[in-house]
Amino acid sequence: MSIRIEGIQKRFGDFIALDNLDLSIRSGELTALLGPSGSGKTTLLRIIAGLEQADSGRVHFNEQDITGQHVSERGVGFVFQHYALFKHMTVFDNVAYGLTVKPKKLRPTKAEIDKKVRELLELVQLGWTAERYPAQLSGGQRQRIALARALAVEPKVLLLDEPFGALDAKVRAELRRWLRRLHDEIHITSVFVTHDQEEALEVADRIVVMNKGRIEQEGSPDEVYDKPANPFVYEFLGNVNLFRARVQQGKSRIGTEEVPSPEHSQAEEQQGFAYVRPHEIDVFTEAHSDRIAVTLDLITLVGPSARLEVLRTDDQQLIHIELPKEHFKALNLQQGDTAWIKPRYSQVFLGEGI
Ligand SMILES: Nc1ncnc2c1ncn2[C@@H]1O[C@H](COP(=O)(O)OP(=O)(O)OP(=O)(O)O)[C@@H](O)[C@H]1O
Repeated sequence: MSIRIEGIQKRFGDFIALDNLDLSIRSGELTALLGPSGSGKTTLLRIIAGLEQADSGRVHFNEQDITGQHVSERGVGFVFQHYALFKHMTVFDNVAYGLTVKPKKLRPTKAEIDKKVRELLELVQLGWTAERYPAQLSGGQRQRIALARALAVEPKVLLLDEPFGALDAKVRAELRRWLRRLHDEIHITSVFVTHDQEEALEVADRIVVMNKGRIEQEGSPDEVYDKPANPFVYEFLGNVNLFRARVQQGKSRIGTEEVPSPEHSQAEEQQGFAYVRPHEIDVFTEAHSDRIAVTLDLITLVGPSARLEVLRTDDQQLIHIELPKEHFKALNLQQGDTAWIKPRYSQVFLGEGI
């Protein structure tokens, strides 16, 4: 089931929660709506679901206009952050619920319901919990049961609002890998709200980066991470260093180094900022005309990486660097030493940065 959002506008009083938004979601994809708190992710999800009405604009499922359709007619399944299961019902009855309340004509037989629920519990790898009550499950297990319950009625679209938001970091990481594998098995069109960039990068086929009710960029995880459309996306998706740059006819000067910036071939002596990720900086023990001198302020070894905080000797700007621990050890540098750095890759945006 493909989804197409066209010119969606939503206000709450004077506040514009969604600002003339267009978005296409392909059938069978897992799409993450990613953005800071208040960017409009949940509002958009609720409008797709039919739980909220837009002030203007249309929603299409498979190119059919369903804007006026009630939530119950849209065939969507939900999983929310706190989607409380029915406490007094067993896991089995919770998953079966949506099927047992169907109108008599559409309701499967008891044997069919039994088979379906057992299959779903196997799918979420919790067959052994069928006779338990929700209180006897962990938070992560409860969310997997909530997902099985959402899938029981065979929705055409699955909507997940921060489904793992209330869980601790380790369980969260396990569940998102599990969700990815599950999606690879069932290929249901899914839209997933998160403010966690790592979660979006790891789980989604496509990421929609939202800010202030608008879409800043939409693309595959690689596209939004490696080719951010603007400074907002750059900063939101991972750590970044900013270097002042002078941009002139397709070339940017960062310190004494000159890098090609073909996207700014028209620029005439303009101020810009080069955005450089911590792992895109090389460290040297010798000076060179195109290297920037720094002092090593802090060295932290984390698993296979060395994380450095260095201060530029000219203006004391703090720069974060990450490199493989073995490379760093080979340099034989200590805290307080002087070193020289050079960005390996940068993306230059004109203006004052953000
Ligand atoms: N029913 C409502 N009445 C008034 N304002 C609302 C209502 N629902 C949402 N808003 C406002 O609209 C904005 C967008 O909210 P929304 O929940 O869509 O953001 P979000 O990106 O999902 O944020 P979060 O990650 O914090 O949930 C917020 O500023 C919120 O306060």
